[in-house]
Amino acid sequence: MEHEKMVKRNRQYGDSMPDKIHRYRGVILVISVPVLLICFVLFVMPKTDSMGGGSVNRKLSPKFGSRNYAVVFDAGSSGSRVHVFCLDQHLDLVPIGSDLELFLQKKPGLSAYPSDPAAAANSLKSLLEQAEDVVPMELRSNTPVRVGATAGLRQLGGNASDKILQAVRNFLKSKSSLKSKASWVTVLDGSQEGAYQWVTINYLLGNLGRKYSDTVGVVDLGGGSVQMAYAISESDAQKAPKLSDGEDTYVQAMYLKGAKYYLYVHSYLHYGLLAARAEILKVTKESGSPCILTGHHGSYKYGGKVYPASAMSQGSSVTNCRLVALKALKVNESTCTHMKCTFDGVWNGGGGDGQKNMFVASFFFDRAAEVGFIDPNVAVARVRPIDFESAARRACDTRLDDAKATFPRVVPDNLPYLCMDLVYQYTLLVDGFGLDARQEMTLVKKVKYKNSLVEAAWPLGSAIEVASSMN
Ligand SMILES: O=c1[nH]cnc2c1ncn2[C@@H]1O[C@H](COP(=O)(O)OP(=O)(O)O)[C@@H](O)[C@H]1O
Ligand SMILES: [Ca+2]
Repeated sequence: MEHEKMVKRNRQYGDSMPDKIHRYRGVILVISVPVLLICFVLFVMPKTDSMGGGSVNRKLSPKFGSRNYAVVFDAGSSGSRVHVFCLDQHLDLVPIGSDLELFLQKKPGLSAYPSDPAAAANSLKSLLEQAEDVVPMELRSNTPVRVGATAGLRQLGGNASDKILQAVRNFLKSKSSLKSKASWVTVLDGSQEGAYQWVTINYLLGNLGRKYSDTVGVVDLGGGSVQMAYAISESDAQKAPKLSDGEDTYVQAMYLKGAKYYLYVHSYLHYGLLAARAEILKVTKESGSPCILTGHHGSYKYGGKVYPASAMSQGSSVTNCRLVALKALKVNESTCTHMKCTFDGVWNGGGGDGQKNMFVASFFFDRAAEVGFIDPNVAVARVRPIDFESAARRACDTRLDDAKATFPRVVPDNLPYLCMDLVYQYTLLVDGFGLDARQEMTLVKKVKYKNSLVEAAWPLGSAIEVASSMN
């Protein structure tokens, strides 16, 4: 017995290594699994990070709620503006402070410095500084700053325009903490400008992703040019006239929020409100204009040229001013080689459901608010083209001396042209774009989005298009 015990004890304490491993294989397994797992975590994860940490984080970041800021300068013909937006990965606007965008403006625009490119660029300084201030410091070097110049630089053209753009590029490179690229400072072509305006408004209304007949059309009356854009069916898009070299194409295909749209867009250079004054004054030359308020004798400066701008002895008249505006628009004079034209020989896009609701912006809103047929404090107002005609009648029947008291919101420099501006606006809508004089439309300054008001202007559409093409 004693011997047997001894043998057992010996076996217990005196086994060989393979025997021990065999006997404790369960314990070894239980301990080694977590140890191996810890080693894997410590060893493999840091390796992935150090090999491509930056790009991995960037690729993953949208899933964790990434936010991208975008700074867009609208270098308009009558002023420069800056918009700062912050978009999340779903292309939703994220608040910046208490608003959904930072929007600032100043006058004059870049084209007011045709022979001093450096001064033109420097005129953006205060806007740039305030835009940078709202972008978090750590995101600035990755936040793109874009500059889109519109009709002012388009009209200036060639060398002068190129020099201003180059000065703006140098200015951003040396003065900005944001990410800039030469190709991001451009003169927008009119079709882009019109398409972006359409994207802005339909985005803010929540229409993107829906069928084209649920979208609204837009008209944007700037100082130098006017754009119209609306969505058309694929079959109408195929009927678009083929253009000769150098002309902007009428139809653009755009993919937005999972939907494909065919946008009819046209921009009319020289037919913005301030440019059109020059076109209207050119019709009557020295003989006096039926569009100038009775009692005014002066001249009108636009685009570096001076035009005689005096009332006729019999004073201003809606009827006679309309005839001159029709001539300036070349409604019936130019040959229409397409199925149906708006004015100046331009195809009208064929109309259709994308044009049933029109959102009409910029100077249409401003003049309506100034003469008082819409409340200047609202963001949108429903009106009809004939409202512009009625306002024109009142303005054309007012002598310059009485105009200040009758239209207290109109700035003095614009008073002599009030009859002309309102007649032009009515004529453009009805005879130019072919809208029914009694058709309701929406004048728009801002659109409500998530309980905030956002500017109804092309820069947001351009930021959305850039962001959606990166997704
Ligand atoms: O961001 C904006 N929100 C609302 N209106 C704007 C905005 N930017 C420009 N506008 C309007 O556009 C008109 C000026 O046109 P602009 O100077 O842009 O000429 P352009 O488009 O022909 O270059 C003004 O009536 C101004 O109130
Ligand atoms: Ca504009």
